[in-house]
Amino acid sequence: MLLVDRETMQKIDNFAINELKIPSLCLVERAALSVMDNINLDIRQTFAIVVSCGNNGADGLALARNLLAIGKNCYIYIVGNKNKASRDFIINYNACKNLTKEIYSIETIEDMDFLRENLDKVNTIIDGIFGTGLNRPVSGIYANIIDLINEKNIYTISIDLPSGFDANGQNNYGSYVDSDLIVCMQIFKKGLYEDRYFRDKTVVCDIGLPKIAIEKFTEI
Ligand SMILES: NC(=O)C1=CN([C@@H]2O[C@H](COP(=O)(O)OP(=O)(O)OC[C@H]3O[C@@H](n4cnc5c(N)ncnc54)[C@H](O)[C@@H]3O)[C@@H](O)[C@H]2O)[C@@H](O)CC1
Ligand SMILES: [K+]
Repeated sequence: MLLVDRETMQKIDNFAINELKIPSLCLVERAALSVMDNINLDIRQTFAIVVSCGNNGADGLALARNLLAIGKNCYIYIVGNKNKASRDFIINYNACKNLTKEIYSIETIEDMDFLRENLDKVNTIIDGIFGTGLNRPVSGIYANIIDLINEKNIYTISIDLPSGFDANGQNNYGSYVDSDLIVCMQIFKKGLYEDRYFRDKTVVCDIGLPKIAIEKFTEI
């Protein structure tokens, strides 16, 4: 089983995008659709998409856009500074704004109360807060949101990694999302595979990263 640590995954991503000129927006879209392929859309009608402003969030917004396109109810909650958002986040954010009014920034304690109340409206939570970009302990509003998601007994899918969980399985960054399903992009992240608790609820999906990019940084 091929495994990667966080740093190697980032090198593969960056090589594919910057050297092979694979459009990152295509990878984000494939990631979003791979999550969608793992949702039973007959029983799941209402979604809370919780994102921060990096590309894990871009995956989440691309998923929201695709769910809204088929008429699903999506409530989008954004934590973090949109002014520092990634390009792929902004592109998907601008599209989602034209498809729903239910987009909320979560910054204050009042916003947290609003989120606590509104999560009860959905039967599925999508965790697009952090992926391989997580590089320090979670704190403040990020930790509060992760704890809130875990308080709710709502079916939760994490994009790529449970937010707050270190891809290498080495650092304890504090709270992490205790998701029901983890849809991991392209290659099993080491930290997920090495712990049965995570491995048994992870599916790994091809998002179109070329073999030559993967082989360049791993011993296949
Ligand atoms: N272009 C790419 O590199 C692709 C990335 N993809 C998705 O994007 C993810 C990686 O995206 P990013 O590198 O933008 O990072 P993330 O979206 O994982 O994290 C967002 C940002 O949060 C900040 N951060 C890290 N730890 C934090 C903490 N404890 N508290 C507050 N902020 C913190 C970092 O500045 C990081 O850039 C992958 O896990 C995957 O889901 C995939 O769509 C494939 C393509
Ligand atoms: K995540």
